[in-house]
Amino acid sequence: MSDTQTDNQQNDSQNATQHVFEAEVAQLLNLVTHSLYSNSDIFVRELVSNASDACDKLRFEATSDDSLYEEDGELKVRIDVDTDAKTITFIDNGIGMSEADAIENLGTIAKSGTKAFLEQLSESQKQDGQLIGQFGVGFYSGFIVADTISVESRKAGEPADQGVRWISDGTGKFTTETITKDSRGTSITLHLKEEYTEGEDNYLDRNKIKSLVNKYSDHISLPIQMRKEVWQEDVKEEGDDSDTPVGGQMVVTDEWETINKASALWTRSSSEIEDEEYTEFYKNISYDFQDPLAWTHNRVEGRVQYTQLLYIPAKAPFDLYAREQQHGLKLYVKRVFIMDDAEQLLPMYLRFVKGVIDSADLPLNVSREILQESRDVKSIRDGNARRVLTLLASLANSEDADKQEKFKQFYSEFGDVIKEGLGEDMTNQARIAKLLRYATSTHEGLETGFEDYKARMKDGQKAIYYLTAENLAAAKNSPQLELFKKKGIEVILMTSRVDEWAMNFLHEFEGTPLQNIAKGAVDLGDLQDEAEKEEAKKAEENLKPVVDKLKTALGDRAKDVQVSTRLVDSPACLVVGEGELTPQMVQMLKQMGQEVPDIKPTLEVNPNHPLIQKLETSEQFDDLAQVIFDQALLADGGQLDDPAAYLKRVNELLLK
Ligand SMILES: Nc1ncnc2c1ncn2[C@@H]1O[C@H](COP(=O)(O)OP(=O)(O)OP(=O)(O)O)[C@@H](O)[C@H]1O
Repeated sequence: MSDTQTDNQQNDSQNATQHVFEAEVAQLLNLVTHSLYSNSDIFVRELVSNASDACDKLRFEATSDDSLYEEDGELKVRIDVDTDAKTITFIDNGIGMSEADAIENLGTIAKSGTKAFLEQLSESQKQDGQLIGQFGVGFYSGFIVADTISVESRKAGEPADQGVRWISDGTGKFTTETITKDSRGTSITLHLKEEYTEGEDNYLDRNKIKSLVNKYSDHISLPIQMRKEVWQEDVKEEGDDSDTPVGGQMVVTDEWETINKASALWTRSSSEIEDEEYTEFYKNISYDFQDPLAWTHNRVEGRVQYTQLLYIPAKAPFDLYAREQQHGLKLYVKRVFIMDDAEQLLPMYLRFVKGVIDSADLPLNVSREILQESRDVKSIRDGNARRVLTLLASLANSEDADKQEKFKQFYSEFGDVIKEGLGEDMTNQARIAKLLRYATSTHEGLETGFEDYKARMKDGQKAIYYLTAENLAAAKNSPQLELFKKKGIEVILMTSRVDEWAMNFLHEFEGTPLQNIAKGAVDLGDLQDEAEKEEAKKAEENLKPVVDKLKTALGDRAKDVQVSTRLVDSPACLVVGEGELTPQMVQMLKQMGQEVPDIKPTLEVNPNHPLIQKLETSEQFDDLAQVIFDQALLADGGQLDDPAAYLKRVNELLLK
C-alpha cells in the first residue's frame, strides 16, 4: 500500500492495493463532476439501473446454473439512507464482482466508442452536460454528489471470503482489498458531499429519493426497496398533566418496502401508459437528456410474437456515422434481459432508433451468432423497420403543425442516414423514397418530396429531374441547370454527400423515372418543341469542324465532345453516361481513399456562346480548348489535376 494515502478509510485497511484510474476514466470523472452538477439527480437512475442490470445478468447466467442463486432467488435492489453517516447505499443481490472485475469495470472504460468520443470533445463541448450525458456516465455519475464511493461486492458462485472492497475519492486513484461478504451482489455507498446533505439537493431526504426512483426507475422490473417509515405518536410521560400537545414523528424501521411498480413498462398496455412514463423510460435506456421525438409501442402477434417499443431521438448521436456505433435496441426474452445493442433487430439505416424488443419465442440462451441466422429475428427486423417507417410517414403526412415540425427536425438530424436505406432495404425502398425531402431550383427549403415535385410537374414532363452537387450554391449555379431554368422546369437539387450514391438505387418514383440531368443525354421529350430540335440539329452540323478539332485537342481527357442542348449561359459543361460516376462522386471516393476507375466525361459545348464561336477562328485553339474543359470541370465541383498549368494558360489568354 502506498504511504501517501490520505483518505481515512483507506488508511484503516492495511491490505488495500492502490490503483490508478486509466487516463480516460480520470478525464471522464473530471468531466462528470464539472459538467453534470446541474443534473445531479441522474446518479439515482444510473446506480439503480446498474443494480438492475447486475440482477438481469445473474438471472441470465442462472438459466444454465441455478446454484448461482445460492438459495436467494428473489432479486431486488435496495436503497438505504443513513442520515448520521451522510451516506446513501445502493444494494443489489445480482451477479456481483470479483476483485479483478472491480478493477476492470470500475477503473477502465471498456467501450472504445466512449474513448473516441472523449478524444474528440472540444473544450466548450466538455461543458455541455447534454453531450456528456449522451453516452452514459453510468457508475461514475456517483461522483457528482459523493466525495468518496465505497463499493463492496461478491460475485455469485464465489466463496464469501472472495469479496472485494473498492474505494475511491474520484480524483485519480482507487484502492481494492479482499473482504469477506456473506451476501452475494454489490453494495455501493456514496459519502455525500456537504452541499448534497441539506437544502434543495438533500439526497438524505428519503422522500426525494423515492420520488426520483418513481420518476426515473419505475419501469425497472425488479422490486426497488427502501426502509419503511412509520408514524410514531409521542406518548405522554406518566404523570404529565401539562397542556403541551403531544407531537409525533416519522421513524425509520428495519422493515423494507417496495417503492416502485416493478412492472416492465413495455409489458403494460399502451393505453395505460402516460407520455411522461414513455419519456422517462426513453431517457433511461438512451442516456439522452432530451425527450424523444416520437415513439411506437406495439404487441405484434403472428408467426413470431414480440413486443416492440421503438423511439426516435430528437438529436443525432455524435457517432452516427462511426462504424462501431452502438445500436440502441435492447433485447429481452419473456422479460429477461438478453443483450444491449442487438444490431440484428434493425437495418443499419435505422441505427439511431432506440428501444426494447421483448420476444416470446426466442430461446433464452440466444447468442449474437444465433440472432444472425434466425428467421424469427429477420421477421422481427422487418417488422421493426416497417413500424419505424410508418411512424415517420405519419409525422410527415400529418396535418398537425406540431407533427410536421417534428418530421422536419427528424429529417435535419437523420435524413442522410435513411437515404442509405434506398440501397440497403429494397423491400421498403418506395416507403423510404416517400420520406425524402430536398431543395429544388424553385423551392429553396429542404421540404420538397418526390410526391410534391410530381404534383408540380409541367404538362408533358415525363421524368423527375435532379442534380447532385457539393452544396446548394454550386447546384443553383450549375451549367446543367440552365436550360431547365429557361424553360421553367423544376429540378431537385441534391446536395448531401450520400445523394449520388443513394440515387444509384432509385430509378423511379411511383412510375415516373428519375433522371440526373448531368448524366446522359437531356431528353425533355414533349417539353422541347420541333423548332428547337431543328435548331439544335443545325447547330450541330455547323459546329462539326470545331467539335472535331476539340476532340483532337483534348485527346484522352474527354470521352467525346458534343454540341449541347442543355446550356444557355455557360460555354461548356461535362456530362457522364448513365450509370457512370460524376466528377464530385469521383472526388468523394478518392477522398475516402477508394480506388476509382478512370472515368472520362463528355464535354458538351454551347453553340450560342461567344467563346465557343470564337474557337473557330482562334489562334490559341489548343489553350482555349483546355481552359474550357478545365472550367467545365471546376463548375461541376471537380478538381484540376494540374491547377498551375490552368492558371498559366488563363493568364496567357488574358494578355492577348
Ligand atoms: N451493481 C453492480 N453490480 C455488478 N457490476 C456492476 C455494478 N455496477 C457497475 N458494475 C460493473 O461496472 C461496469 C461499469 O459500469 P458503468 O455504469 O460505468 O457502465 P455500464 O453500465 O457498462 O455502461 P452504461 O452505464 O453506459 O450502460 C458495468 O458494466 C458492470 O460490469
